[in-house]
Amino acid sequence: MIQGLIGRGGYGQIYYGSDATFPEDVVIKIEPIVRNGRTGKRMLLEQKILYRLQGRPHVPIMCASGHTEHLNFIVMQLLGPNIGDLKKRSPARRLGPTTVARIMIQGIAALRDVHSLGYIHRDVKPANMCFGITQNTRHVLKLVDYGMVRRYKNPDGTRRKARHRPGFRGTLRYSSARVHDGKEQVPSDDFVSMAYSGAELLLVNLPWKLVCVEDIKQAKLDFHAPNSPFLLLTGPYFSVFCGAIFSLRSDDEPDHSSLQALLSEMTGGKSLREAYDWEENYREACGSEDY
Ligand SMILES: Nc1ncnc2c1ncn2[C@@H]1O[C@H](COP(=O)(O)OP(=O)(O)OP(=O)(O)O)[C@@H](O)[C@H]1O
Repeated sequence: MIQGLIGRGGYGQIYYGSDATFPEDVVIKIEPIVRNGRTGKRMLLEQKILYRLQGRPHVPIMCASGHTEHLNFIVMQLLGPNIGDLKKRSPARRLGPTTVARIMIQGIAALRDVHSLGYIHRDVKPANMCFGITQNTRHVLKLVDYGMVRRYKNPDGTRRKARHRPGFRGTLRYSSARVHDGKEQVPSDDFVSMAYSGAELLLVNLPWKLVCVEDIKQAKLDFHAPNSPFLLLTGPYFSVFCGAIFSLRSDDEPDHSSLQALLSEMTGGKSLREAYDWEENYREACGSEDY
């Protein structure tokens, strides 16, 4: 039963409601089969990938998927507001370092869920990360929106051959410099988008927020420099974490655990299951300057 609209994405709509066969509230994501005279393939891809990823802790549970005469649809568990919205609700317009560290640690685990199956996400950003809403899931980060995923490995585990001119996929603000250069995306590009997402949560805005499109790539490269003032503002632990990500090469298979370990001090000893900033009136985001 559909109860209301959550939002309209670029490709379709998301409603919330209930499903007689699933114990939690659900969302129904729909996409017209034919849009502007073209057959939409995004949701078919998302259905397929979500099906394959079921059972992974950082992937939303999908209860049903299919199509009607005019629509493709996915029914999945209802999650909380996305991290971008939780940041906007903060009076300081940012999140505190122990919260960001724990979001990143879980975000890297979510990337491991996707990468270990041979896929890359290609649209990692705060708006595509949500916590659950039940007692068991409210401190578990879920990565959403699998409509831009691509297989980067062959079934035998070798890398797929890079295409000469792949079309742009993703969200420019969070795309790596390689993606600006029109290169085929690889796992390290998902990590760069994750690092930019974390920096935005800490800094209020990314340094290239108001920069014209032609200059964004250079602003990103400036941010990568070890002595970049913006990078240093993210604090000693996060800047080391970013440094490790920015030095990844395109043929690297990044080690998710060692990247997570770089953030363990930044959690301030808080476990992943302890309260996050929005559960404590954004006390940390508003109070602390140094991390
Ligand atoms: N399972 C869910 N529960 C609650 N909210 C969700 C869920 N899935 C997605 N959302 C919300 O809906 C928004 C859009 O979702 P999603 O990115 O999957 O749709 P989309 O049509 O691909 O959007 P876009 O084109 O903007 O990327 C997310 O930012 C998130 O806030």
